[in-house]
Amino acid sequence: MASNKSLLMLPGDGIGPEVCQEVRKVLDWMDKRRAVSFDVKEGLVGGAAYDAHKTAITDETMQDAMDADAVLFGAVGGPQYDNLGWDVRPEAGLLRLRKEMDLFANLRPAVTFDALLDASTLKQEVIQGLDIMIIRELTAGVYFGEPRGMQTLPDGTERCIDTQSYTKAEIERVTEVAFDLARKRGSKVHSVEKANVMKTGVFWRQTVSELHKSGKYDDIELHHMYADNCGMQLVRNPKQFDVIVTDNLFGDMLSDVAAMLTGSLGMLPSASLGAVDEFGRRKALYEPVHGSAPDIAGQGMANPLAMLLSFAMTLRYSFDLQEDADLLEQAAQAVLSRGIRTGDIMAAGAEKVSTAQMGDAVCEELDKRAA
Ligand SMILES: NC(=O)c1ccc[n+]([C@@H]2O[C@H](COP(=O)([O-])OP(=O)(O)OC[C@H]3O[C@@H](n4cnc5c(N)ncnc54)[C@H](O)[C@@H]3O)[C@@H](O)[C@H]2O)c1
Ligand SMILES: CC(C)[C@H](C(=O)O)[C@@H](O)C(=O)O
Ligand SMILES: [Mg+2]
Repeated sequence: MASNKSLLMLPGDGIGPEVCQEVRKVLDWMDKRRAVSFDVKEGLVGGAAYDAHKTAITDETMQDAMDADAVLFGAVGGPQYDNLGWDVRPEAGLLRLRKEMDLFANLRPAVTFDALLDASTLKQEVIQGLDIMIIRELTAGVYFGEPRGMQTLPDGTERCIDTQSYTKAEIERVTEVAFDLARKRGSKVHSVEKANVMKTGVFWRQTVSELHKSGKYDDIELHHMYADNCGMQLVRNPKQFDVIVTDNLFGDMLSDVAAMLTGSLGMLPSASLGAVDEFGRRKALYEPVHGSAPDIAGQGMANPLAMLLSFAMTLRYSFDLQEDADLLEQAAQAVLSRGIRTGDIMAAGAEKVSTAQMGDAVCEELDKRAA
């Protein structure tokens, strides 16, 4: 059936293709049971693209990503690619997608499901009912700042530079996303930087404060916090947070910390969003927070829930299919409540399943809900 909803699926490397396979099952289910169909195109990215084309993403695939309503991304990378040239290593494909699609707002929700309270390394009372949203700036900062790279000083000393760089507009636009999103949640934002040691931190804090005082966000409670303290507070008392907005590098690290509040990195989805255009559309890429997990790849051990929950975010943010997104999230929760677990979230008395069995169990729960 023809559809005006286009998806580009980029499974990538390692466990990327394994977890994307489980999304295909949900796509089939939606087509059959909900009469919602997508035009799905597939492409290569990361090491898979390098093996075929000697580049981490081809210009054609890049164009497909620009044209799609949403991109579903698995994961990239692996030890066999670690010594490749900088511009062709797998991670370069992901960074190119983020930069050229201008996906500046990366939403990384960390929600602790009751069924997984025993999977976290933290005490139950610390994490029960946790629902926080980390918004990571994704297209600037030290990931993209110039100059960067090796230099040789006049006395022959070698040094290497990365540059942290932010314009005011780059800080403002991601902060606006954070304030707007907070308004639909708990109306509280923690802005995180290191204004005590970094000039960009001072600028970040000042810009966020100015925007907050502009009169548009009087209903939002704003707090400033240093990034090192934030890492500690996330483990000490994560429920003090509602929305955290932070730069590219701090957001990368803090979201991996937040993953363990939910039980596993295999549980954390994400949405990377661009600006809303004149037609109300925005470019978007959805991916689990985890990587290609070379240590478990090819063994059917990966937890596909981060990928499936990323697909739920796709339904919610790119296609306004709120009911379907709810169904998928509820199905994932129900499977966990039945004690079905992949190895990363295994607990005593639970049933250990493979990646494919977890995907099947989610589809079974979807069936029950749609009946
Ligand atoms: N978005 C991405 O594509 C992305 C993100 C992070 C890392 N990477 C790349 O992935 C490769 C491996 O990096 P890493 O080991 O630091 O991080 P990783 O996220 O791949 O793995 C970290 C640990 O978490 C486990 N894990 C991750 N996802 C899981 C899942 N779904 N189910 C069960 N266990 C899971 C892994 O087995 C591993 O022990 C590197 O090449 C890195 O650059 C890619
Ligand atoms: C693979 C890598 C480029 C990426 C990042 O550092 O942004 C990853 O760690 C992530 O969290 O998405
Ligand atoms: Mg990361």
